Amino acid sequence: MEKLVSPKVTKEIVERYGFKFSKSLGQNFLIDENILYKIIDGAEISKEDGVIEIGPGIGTLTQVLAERAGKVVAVEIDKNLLPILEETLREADNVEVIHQDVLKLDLHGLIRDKFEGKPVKVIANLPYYVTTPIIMKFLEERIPVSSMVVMIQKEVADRMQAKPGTKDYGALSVAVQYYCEPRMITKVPKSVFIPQPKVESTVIQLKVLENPKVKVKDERLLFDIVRAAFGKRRKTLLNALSSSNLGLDKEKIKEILSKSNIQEERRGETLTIEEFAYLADCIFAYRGQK
Ligand SMILES: C[S@@+](CC[C@H](N)C(=O)[O-])C[C@H]1O[C@@H](n2cnc3c(N)ncnc32)[C@H](O)[C@@H]1O
Repeated sequence: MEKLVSPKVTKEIVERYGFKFSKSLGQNFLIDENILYKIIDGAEISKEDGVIEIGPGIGTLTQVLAERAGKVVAVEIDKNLLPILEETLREADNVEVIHQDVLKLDLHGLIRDKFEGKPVKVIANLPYYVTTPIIMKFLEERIPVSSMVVMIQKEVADRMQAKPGTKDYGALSVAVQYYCEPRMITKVPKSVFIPQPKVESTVIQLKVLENPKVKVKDERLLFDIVRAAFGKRRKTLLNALSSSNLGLDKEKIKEILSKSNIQEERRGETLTIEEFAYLADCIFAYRGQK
């Protein structure tokens, strides 16, 4: 089978099948071989690995993943792409296409049934309208994958990697860095897609940590605090936390911040994950005493 990753071959297939790109499904197909190999090489896959690909499109990445990985399960929501995938992946007998919305899939069950204990990695040129929900589903549901190499909107990648005290640092940075170590693989211009998206992209690797970066007594409380701290970015931590729904008045927050060695006039965007975790455990301990 001819390599799909070129403007000529992609256009030929799309036209032959009368396929219409759906904006609402985030369909921007990759047509640049250089970027394709940056994604594949960045994912460091071997024949020992299983791969979950989200949104194979016409099978551009899938074709090459099939050559490198032991097994590939590709999850595609658009039924109009199924006949195309049947043709383009005809020779790849280690690929299974599942017609589903990845957000509705039982991923624990899928890994158990399809990969027989193989290490599993996620690789995708993600549909931008659901990038964060898809990534957070894998992380929050603790889906046993060792890494995710994903092409996403540049701004979202910047936020995922941002460090405290920078403008991009926010609740998403804390959530992603709680579960993973992010690494930028490459920047991607708009010109490598058909049709061209409105935004620039980045390929990022999220190496999933064996244990979350910090240990906390109550994970939900940690993220309630993070959301409260960033929900009111302009406010000091004291004001942001005492006007949130944590159920603690200003005096109590003052006392807890002082105990945590965090100055009350700091803003949420300056706190490290370790500081958020310490604060969460102080609030947890206080609630326990009540
Ligand atoms: C950016 S395109 C990438 C296509 C192909 N992998 C490529 O690189 O050319 C995103 C793909 O994800 C599919 N998709 C969109 N939402 C999805 C969802 N919720 N579950 C599974 N696939 C989805 C789209 O139909 C499309 O094929």
